[in-house]
Amino acid sequence: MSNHIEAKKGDIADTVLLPGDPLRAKYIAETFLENPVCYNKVRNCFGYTGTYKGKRISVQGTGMGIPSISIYANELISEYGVKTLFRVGTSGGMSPDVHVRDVVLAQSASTDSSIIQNTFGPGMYYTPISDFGLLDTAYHVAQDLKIPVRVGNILAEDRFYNDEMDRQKLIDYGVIATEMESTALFLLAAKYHVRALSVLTISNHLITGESTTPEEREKSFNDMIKVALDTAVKA
Ligand SMILES: O=P(O)(O)O[C@H]1O[C@H](CO)[C@@H](O)[C@H]1O
Ligand SMILES: O=c1cc[nH]c(=O)[nH]1
Repeated sequence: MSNHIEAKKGDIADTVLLPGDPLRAKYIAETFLENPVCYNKVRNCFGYTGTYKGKRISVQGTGMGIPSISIYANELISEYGVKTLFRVGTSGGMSPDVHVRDVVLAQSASTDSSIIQNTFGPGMYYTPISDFGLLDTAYHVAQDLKIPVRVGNILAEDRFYNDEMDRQKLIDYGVIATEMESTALFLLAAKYHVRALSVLTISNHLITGESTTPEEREKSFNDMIKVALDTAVKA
């Protein structure tokens, strides 16, 4: 048991999918995993372990934002020995080239969060990046599944509602989409020498106003889940 996860050692697989929404964790486990067993209900942040194509895989809700995912990533890696972490999250489109339901593989995660300066001190703008092996495998898995994907720099921002950000400048510099966790996931993966990738689905578009419903965000973004699971099996 850790501070926020009531699982026993060994209950959690060494590969974990991490949706922000705990109900998406339940949906993934019940829809895609064989023999899923719930190992965590603390704070209703559900965690399950089962098998997918014969591989033992867990899925753990992380809650929203960098502080929350940092708690789960730290405990999963340090206390449960997790080695490979896939965030499977929703994301707001920024580039005009992405649209609702598109799948994005995050190559890197820019941020306005203080987590970088809190880690490295003032003046150091460290760039958290995903694991190249996972990224490469996921890209080819998606091609095999005929699921179009965009690969690029995303933003992990501290605020969902943020009028002050100069989004156009970020778009001009190639940022594709925004969410709220990947910077911390990639930073912690680097710190602990484990592998991480974020596989995202565009749930809404910040420029065009396209959107989806909360139920669609919980239960219908299957392409990113298949890409993450098949990558987990191969990587
Ligand atoms: O759908 P999830 O995985 O929660 O991810 C996105 O959705 C939440 C905001 O609605 C934030 O957590 C953001 O990163
Ligand atoms: O953080 C997020 C996630 C989905 N959509 C957004 O606009 N922002």
